[in-house]
Amino acid sequence: MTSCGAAGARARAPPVLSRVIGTSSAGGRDVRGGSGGMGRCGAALRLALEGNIAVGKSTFLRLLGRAFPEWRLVAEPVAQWQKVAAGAEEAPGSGNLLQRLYQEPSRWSFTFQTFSCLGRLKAQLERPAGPAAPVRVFERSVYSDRYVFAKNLFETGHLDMLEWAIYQEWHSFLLQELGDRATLHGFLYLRATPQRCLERLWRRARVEERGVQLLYLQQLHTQHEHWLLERSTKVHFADMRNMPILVLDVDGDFEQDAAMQDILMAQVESFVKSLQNKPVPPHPDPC
Ligand SMILES: Nc1ncnc2c1ncn2[C@@H]1O[C@H](COP(=O)(O)OP(=O)(O)OP(=O)(O)O)[C@@H](O)[C@H]1O
Ligand SMILES: Nc1nc(=O)c2ncn([C@H]3C[C@H](O)[C@@H](CO)O3)c2[nH]1
Repeated sequence: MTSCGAAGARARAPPVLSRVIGTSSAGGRDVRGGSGGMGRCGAALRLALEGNIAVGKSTFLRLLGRAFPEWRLVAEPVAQWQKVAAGAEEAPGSGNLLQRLYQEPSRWSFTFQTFSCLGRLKAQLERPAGPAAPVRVFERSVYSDRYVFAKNLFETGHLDMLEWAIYQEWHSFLLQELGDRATLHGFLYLRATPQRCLERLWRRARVEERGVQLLYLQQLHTQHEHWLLERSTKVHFADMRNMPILVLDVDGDFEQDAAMQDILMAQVESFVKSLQNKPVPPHPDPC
C-alpha cells in the first residue's frame, strides 16, 4: 500500500483525468500546480465528497485519512440507517431504514430523506472537541441529499408532490437560517460509469442493496452530472452556484495502485491549497 507521498507523486506521475470547476484561482487549469500559504486565516475548510453509490467514496476517504492525518473525515452514517434506535426494539430488522427504503421506496423515501438530511446537517454543524482540523471532509452532504437523491425520488414518483414540496421547504428554510454555519467551501466529485459502480456494488454485496438495478445508478449518475458537471440543476443557495468542484475520474481500479493513489491525493492537496489561498469570503468563519 502506498505511503501517499502526495508531493513526491506530483513530480513523476502522468496526469489523471481531473478538472476543477468554478474557482477563479484554479479554474480550468491543471490542478497539480500547488500553492503556498493560507488565505483563510486558519479557518477550517469544509468539503463534501460526492459520487454515485459504490463509486468508492469510503475507500477514497480512507486514502485521504492516510495522506492527510490531520484532516477530519466524516463517513456517511450507514450503520445508523441500518439500525434506527426507535425501531430497534421491535421485531428484528424493523429499525433498518435503509432496507425499508429499498423494499418500499414510495412508503419510506420521505422518512429516509428527512432522517438522512438531519444526520448530515448535524455532522456539518458539529464542533468536535480538541484541536481544530484544518480541513473537514464529509461523505455526501445536505446538498446531494436534495439535489441528487430526493430530486431523483421525486422525478421517479417515489416522493409525491406534497412530500417533495415539504422537504424542499424545510431544507431551504434551515440552510438559509443557518447561513455560514452550514456552508461548504468545495466539492470533490468522484466520477465513474454507472456500470463500474454496479460492479463495485456487487463486489461489496451490502444486503439491503441486493435489488439495486443499473437503471437506478444511471439515474443517480445523471443527477450528479447535471448538478456538479453541467451545473444545470436549479439550486437555491447563492453560494452553491459557483462552488469550486474537483472532478476526479475514478473509473480505473486504484485500490492496489499506489502511484495512482498518490496522483489522486496530490490533486486533492492542490485543490485544497487553491481554496485556502482564495480571498476570505464576505462572512468568514470566526478564527
Ligand atoms: N477504484 C476502485 N477500484 C476498484 N474497486 C474499488 C475502487 N474503489 C472502491 N472499490 C471497491 O468498490 C466497493 C465499493 O466501494 P466503497 O464502499 O468505497 O463505495 P462508496 O462510494 O463509499 O459506497 P456508498 O455510496 O454505498 O457509500 C468496495 O468493495 C471497494 O473495495
Ligand atoms: N434515497 C437515498 N437518499 C440519500 O440521501 C442517500 N444517501 C445514501 N443513500 C444510500 C445509497 C447506498 O445504498 C447507501 C450508502 O450510501 O445509502 C441514500 N439513499
